[in-house]
Amino acid sequence: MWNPHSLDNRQMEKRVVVGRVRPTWARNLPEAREDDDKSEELGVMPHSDPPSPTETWNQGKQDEKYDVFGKVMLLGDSGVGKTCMLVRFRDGTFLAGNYISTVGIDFRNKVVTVDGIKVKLQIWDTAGQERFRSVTHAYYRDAHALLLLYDVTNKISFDNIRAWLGEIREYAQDDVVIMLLGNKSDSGLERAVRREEGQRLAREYQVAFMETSAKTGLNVEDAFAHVARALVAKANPVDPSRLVVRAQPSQEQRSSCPPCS
Ligand SMILES: Nc1nc2c(ncn2[C@@H]2O[C@H](COP(=O)(O)OP(=O)(O)OP(=O)(O)O)[C@@H](O)[C@H]2O)c(=O)[nH]1
Repeated sequence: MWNPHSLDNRQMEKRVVVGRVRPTWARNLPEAREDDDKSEELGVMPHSDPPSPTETWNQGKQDEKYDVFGKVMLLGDSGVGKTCMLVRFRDGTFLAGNYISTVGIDFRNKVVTVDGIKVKLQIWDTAGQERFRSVTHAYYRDAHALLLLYDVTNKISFDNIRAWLGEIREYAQDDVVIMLLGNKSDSGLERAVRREEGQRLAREYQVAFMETSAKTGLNVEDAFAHVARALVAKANPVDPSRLVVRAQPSQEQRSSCPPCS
């Protein structure tokens, strides 16, 4: 359980940032958006009533106009660009500078249409810092999809992906959709992880892979569209070949790789 009294002063400062009406990642954005669903606009730890997949999965509510619902979590080391990825996807903007580490967990909704099907993505932005790991673990269980990010300019964040996949295997559902994203692909000379290394790791774990840039927007829409498609396929498993496989590396299946960009 989240206990604000256990936070040190530095955490408390950041807690205040998150605990205001707006989440950290919305700090540079206009105050209100007409298309926001107020009841689901902000989830700050503790979120006493996270939506249950059994209540919402595959049930399009008429007033919200969607066919499939999916809870998507952004995971990865601190600073890889999870918040910026969400802001880029949700609002089409980039939060340059003023890096403030996320505290706890926030979510934001966006409905995307793939192949004529409306998919409501409830996207959870988690804190990458180690000290918040136990908080985010509690949210893995209900996630339908996980976007696992590393920073192509930060080799350590890439090396830590195996540990993240281990946590996913331990805490998430077996059939969770997983996608690996090498973010900050705009960084050019600062690059420390080659695209081929990302592809190889994704192939080993049989997960989809893309390089993205929250700064330029490269592949951001595509990554979420891929996840939405996988969720639709999961909700209507007529064609087993479209199902996304688990995070374990599989000897027999190493020859094939889901979409890599
Ligand atoms: N060049 C470049 N910088 C980026 C990109 N995405 C994020 N950044 C920068 O990286 C820093 C960290 O971004 P965040 O989105 O806050 O990282 P985070 O993963 O949410 O970090 P935590 O909240 O600590 O887990 C910020 O200074 C961003 O401006 C990108 O695609 N390209």
